[in-house]
Amino acid sequence: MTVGSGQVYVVTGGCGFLGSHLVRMLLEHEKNISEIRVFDLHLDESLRTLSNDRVKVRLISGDISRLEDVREALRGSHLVIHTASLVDVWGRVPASKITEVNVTGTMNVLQACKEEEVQYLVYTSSMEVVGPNIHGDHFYRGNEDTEYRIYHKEPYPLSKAKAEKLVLEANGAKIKGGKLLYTCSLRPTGIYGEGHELMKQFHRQGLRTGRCVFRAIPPAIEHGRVYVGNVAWMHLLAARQLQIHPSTLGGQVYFCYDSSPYKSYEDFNMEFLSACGFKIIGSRPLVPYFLLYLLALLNALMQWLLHGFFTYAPILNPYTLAVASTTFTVQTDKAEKHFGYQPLYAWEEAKKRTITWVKSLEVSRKDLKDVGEKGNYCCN
Ligand SMILES: NC(=O)C1=CN([C@@H]2O[C@H](COP(=O)(O)OP(=O)(O)OC[C@H]3O[C@@H](n4cnc5c(N)ncnc54)[C@H](O)[C@@H]3O)[C@@H](O)[C@H]2O)C=CC1
Ligand SMILES: C[C@@H](CO)CCC[C@@H](C)[C@H]1CC[C@H]2[C@@H]3[C@H](O)CC4=CC(=O)CC[C@]4(C)[C@H]3CC[C@]12C
Repeated sequence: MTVGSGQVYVVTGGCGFLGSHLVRMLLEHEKNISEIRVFDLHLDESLRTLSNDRVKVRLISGDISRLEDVREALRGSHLVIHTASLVDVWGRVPASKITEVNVTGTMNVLQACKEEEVQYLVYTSSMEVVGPNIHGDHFYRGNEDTEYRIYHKEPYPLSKAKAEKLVLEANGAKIKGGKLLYTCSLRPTGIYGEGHELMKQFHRQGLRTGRCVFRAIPPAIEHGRVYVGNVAWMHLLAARQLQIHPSTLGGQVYFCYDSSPYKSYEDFNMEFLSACGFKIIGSRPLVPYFLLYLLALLNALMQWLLHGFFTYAPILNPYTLAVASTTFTVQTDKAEKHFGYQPLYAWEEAKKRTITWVKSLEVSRKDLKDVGEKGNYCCN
């Protein structure tokens, strides 16, 4: 295999949901690279096979919270896309662990950039660094400059906000050798697409309830969603343009957006699940909000009581209920103005791809059924 003399990109968290899409996106659309280093705690060996005669995909097993691991991975590279994170709003991992990975991990990436002379860093942040806040203030078609009462209490959004602040403050810092570091931050709303773990859970849950989804959130509450392929595309463009126009992109934040429709979280999921015969029951929530809130509180209490025995972490808790029940949608063209971003995938294409993937979940479950699992599967 002959590998050219292009740039070396490091993708932290490159085996995750977004990270693996990003690696494929870079391979297909970024002509200027000769090596992609996929740095992750848990390696997905299938990515190795993506190497071709132009680009080598190198899998590096490491822990972002260990500076030495990060330094080694960054040595001799040109640019880092830092997506590695613990994504947990359910209390599956202790808050201290979330901080260690998301905040200390990001400090390590910045420190390693400085010591290993890596000039460019694109950070994957989240809409959660802004909101929704626990006061239930709606963020309706907001942009990067919209004023909003930002209030963080939960470990995940708190950690993403701290990490983003560090990343932005590091823009313009001197690195070893005297050059400057340039950083920018991308804030996806709720990402969806092939490989979305939460969608798998909703699909499994729907099978258990006879393909019925019981409406819990008022349909008027809009939740911003963005297709994983477009988030990956935006990272690629930001990485490319950060090197060409560092003074424009450096120190900036950009919401990730595309043409996915504004809908409630549940109605949006139904765009895919209905292709597998799922039905949403009720045009309004079947359970009054206060009952749902009590249930969420009960789940939180159970989690606390069972702590030490096992991890009880259901999807519904007071925080996820608050996020799902508060409108958060973005409308902006900052990324287009600053680095020419336009979605690579139109909504129809994103939907088609996601439906194909959701249907493939049915096939794999049907295989399970054929070898003895109980269930009732059909798909149109
Ligand atoms: N999933 C979503 O809806 C959204 C995600 N984001 C952000 O996008 C990024 C990617 O998220 P997803 O792909 O959904 O998550 P994911 O969990 O699929 O991917 C994260 C990756 O980071 C790796 N990782 C975790 N701890 C690590 C450690 N100590 N050292 C090295 N690698 C480690 C994991 O193994 C995983 O492969 C994250 O930064 C997340 O905060 C932002 C907005 C929405
Ligand atoms: C009340 C339930 C009835 O069906 C529905 C609960 C859905 C929630 C689990 C999700 C609603 C909104 C999601 C979050 C949102 O998309 C923003 C996020 C950004 C991130 O960076 C990480 C993931 C998440 C926090 C996402 C998590 C799941 C929801 C809370």
